[in-house]
Amino acid sequence: AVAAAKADSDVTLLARREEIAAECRRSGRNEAALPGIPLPGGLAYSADPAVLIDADIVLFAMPSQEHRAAARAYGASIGADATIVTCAKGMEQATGRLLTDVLGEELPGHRIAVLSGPGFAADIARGLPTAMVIAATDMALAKGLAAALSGPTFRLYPSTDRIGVQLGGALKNVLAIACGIVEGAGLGDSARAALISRGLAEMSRFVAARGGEGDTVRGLSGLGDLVLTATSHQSRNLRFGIALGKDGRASGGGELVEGAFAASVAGRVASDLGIDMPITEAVAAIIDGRLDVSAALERLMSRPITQE
Ligand SMILES: NC(=O)C1=CN([C@@H]2O[C@H](COP(=O)(O)OP(=O)(O)OC[C@H]3O[C@@H](n4cnc5c(N)ncnc54)[C@H](OP(=O)(O)O)[C@@H]3O)[C@@H](O)[C@H]2O)C=CC1
Ligand SMILES: O=C(CO)COP(=O)(O)O
Repeated sequence: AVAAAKADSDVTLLARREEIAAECRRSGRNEAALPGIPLPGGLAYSADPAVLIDADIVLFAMPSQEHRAAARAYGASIGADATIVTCAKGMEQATGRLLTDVLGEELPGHRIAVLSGPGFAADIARGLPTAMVIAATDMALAKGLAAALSGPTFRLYPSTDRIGVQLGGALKNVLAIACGIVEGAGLGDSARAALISRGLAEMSRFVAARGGEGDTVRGLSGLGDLVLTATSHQSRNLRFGIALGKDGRASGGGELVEGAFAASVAGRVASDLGIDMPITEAVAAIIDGRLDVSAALERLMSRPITQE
């Protein structure tokens, strides 16, 4: 919302609780979500879904597992011509479905796009330079959304690979947990580099098997976001992995850890599709308590040597 407001769009931030909308309106800040960051003057705030009726673009910026419920709750208020954009990074855990498919099922007739790539909310809201991707099946739509939402410090690259872009966002979280485990367990920077590059190979196989373009993972929404999340302590997924690597217990401290959901879904779907995803499977097994870190490491290191 901050980026779009700076792009000169007419933007309303819809909270689900009136006290949040009221705090933003009164103080120009949302201390719980973005402490110390002033929000742009042009932003409007509401907790009334009726405001959705006038929106040309509706951005879904909530956890992946909430998308279906939110689409059901807000669907009737959204205007018939609105384009829906998911900003979340994950898959639906119960079904393994992509979020664009979940939204397509719940909001039939709407055009559905995805915004993903390397960008922490706080960096974007502070106006630090950020580049991300906006993907729609129709390039003209992706370009239109990029033009509407890009601003002086927020740059969107249009793409037509909705599958590759959203799977990059979902799977990089799993790999960030893996890099956190490596950091927490003191396994070294070389191991992190190996995980990033072998993880990218896993991502590419999964994207291609789900009908996306394997090359998309080399861009902002794959490698770009993976490098960011696997190396920055701002990342909740990385911090979750570090705690797991240190004391072997899964605890997100109440924070959203999308990769914990994605690991189990991706592991399950990969096995259904017959794809080899050893790192993702190891992360899922460590989170579930089926494997400890040293056993996972031994399993990964003793795999048959194959060509890169
Ligand atoms: N934070 C970041 O830096 C980035 C996050 N993302 C992605 O964005 C998604 C959301 O993450 P983030 O905002 O950080 O998560 P948070 O947990 O910080 O915030 C979740 C927000 O979603 C709202 N919400 C939860 N459930 C519903 C629902 N059913 N209907 C309406 N609103 C709901 C919450 O409202 P309430 O306050 O009322 O509980 C809250 O405002 C994730 O998929 C994440 O991977 C992507 C890029 C960067
Ligand atoms: O996706 C993100 C940055 O691009 C945010 O990562 P975390 O959810 O790990 O904090």
